[in-house]
Order: sequence, then C-alpha cells, then structure tokens
Amino acid sequence: MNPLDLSLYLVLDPDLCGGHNGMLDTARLAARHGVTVVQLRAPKWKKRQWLQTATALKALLDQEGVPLIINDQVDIALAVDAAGVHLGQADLPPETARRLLGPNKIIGLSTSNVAHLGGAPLDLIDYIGVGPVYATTTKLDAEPVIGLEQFGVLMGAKRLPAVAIGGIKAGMIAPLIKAGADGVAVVSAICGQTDIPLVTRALSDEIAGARA
Ligand SMILES: Cc1ncc(COP(=O)(O)OP(=O)(O)O)c(N)n1
Ligand SMILES: Cc1nc(C(=O)O)sc1CCOP(=O)(O)O
Ligand SMILES: [Mg+2]
Repeated sequence: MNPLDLSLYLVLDPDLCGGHNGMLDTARLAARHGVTVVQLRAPKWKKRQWLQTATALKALLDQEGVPLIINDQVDIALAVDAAGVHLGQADLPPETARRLLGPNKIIGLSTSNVAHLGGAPLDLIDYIGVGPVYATTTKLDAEPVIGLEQFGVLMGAKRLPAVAIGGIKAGMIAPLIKAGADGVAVVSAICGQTDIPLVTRALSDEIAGARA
C-alpha cells in the first residue's frame, strides 16, 4: 500500500455534516477537491449505523482514490476493509489493534504531550495525531490546548509522520506545516460549510503554499 498522505485529513462528524447522507456528500466533494484522507468519527453511533455508513463511504472513497480511516472501531475497519484505524490514548492499545488488523493496515495514535510521544510504539503505528493545537468545540473531552509553541516542541521530538488537529481553520495552516506537521486534520473547517469545494481547495492551496 502507498504510504498515507496526511496533507489534508478530513474527520467526518455526523452532527456537523448532516447524518449519513450529509457525510457521504461531504466526503465526495472534499475528496474531489483536495482532501487526501477521510476519517469516519461518530462517537454517539451504534454499530449498525457505523457499518452502514462505513460501507458506503468505503465504496465512494475507493472511486475517488482516497483512503478511509475508521475512528476507534477496529471491527468496523476490518468489516469494510478500510485503510486503517485512528486510536486515542484511552482506546484499544496499538498492540492489540495491530494483532487484530495484521501488518498492512494503517494505525494512527492521538498524542498531546511528550509523555504520549515517548509511549508511542514506533514499530506498531504509522502516524500520530497531535492536538488540540487550538481550542475546539467539536470534541468536548479533548485534552488541554497545546498552542503553537508546544506544538513545535512536539514536532521536534516526533519520530513518525504527524498530523495537527484541533481548531484549525483557513489562514492558520502555514505555521503548523513550518513547525514540522506532515498535514492538518480538520472537522468544522469543512463539515457543515456551505461551499465544500471552495473551502477544501483553499485549505489544500494553503498547505501547498506553506511547503513551497
Ligand atoms: C487525526 C486524529 N487525531 C486525533 C483524534 C482524536 O482521537 P481520540 O483522542 O481517540 O478521540 P476521539 O476522536 O475518539 O473522540 C482523531 N480522532 N483523529
Ligand atoms: C477529533 C478531534 N481530536 C482532537 C484532538 O486534539 O485529539 S481535536 C478534535 C476535533 C477537531 O475538530 P475541529 O477541526 O472542528 O476543531
Ligand atoms: Mg478515540
């Protein structure tokens, strides 16, 4: 499998996107206009809903050539043959997930501080999410905000590809890329926006500009 391109990582939220259909529409448009990876994240959903939407998203994103990552639910990732999973510090441990998923699926791990980075099993995971860099209203139980300075410290210590997450909007990306992020993960900067092609292209152009 090609290595994951973390550049513009969309995390879908059912409330902001408008449920199943809204998530599919958002994913399709965003994938066509610059998103490089899509995560299905639905903290309130039951398994049957997960399976239904994950199945539809996988088919849609395969057509667009964009990988699907499943948040938290290793069984759903296996059931729909997703590219991989994203796990937090309180989720299934990477060791267990790797045993269940085998060697070829992607595993991402949330990190928020130096202790998390130090505890990340480098041989078992593929990338880290680092945040929340800025305040977010999308995840109410997020860790304390890191801020750009501490984000830079974590980027200096990281040993894996890293995606910044938390409160990231248009106009805020260049310092994150310059600090060492391999990409940015966004929810509300895309989900629920009126013109998804426009906002996605703007974010994608900003990333390209920061790298130039
Ligand atoms: C890319 C990315 N980074 C971090 C998270 C947060 O994961 P987690 O800490 O497990 O919290 P929940 O998303 O499960 O509420 C993420 N989902 N994606
Ligand atoms: C899902 C998630 N994880 C975070 C973390 O810090 O681990 S912050 C977050 C929500 C990010 O949403 P928005 O782009 O709307 O701020
Ligand atoms: Mg989680």
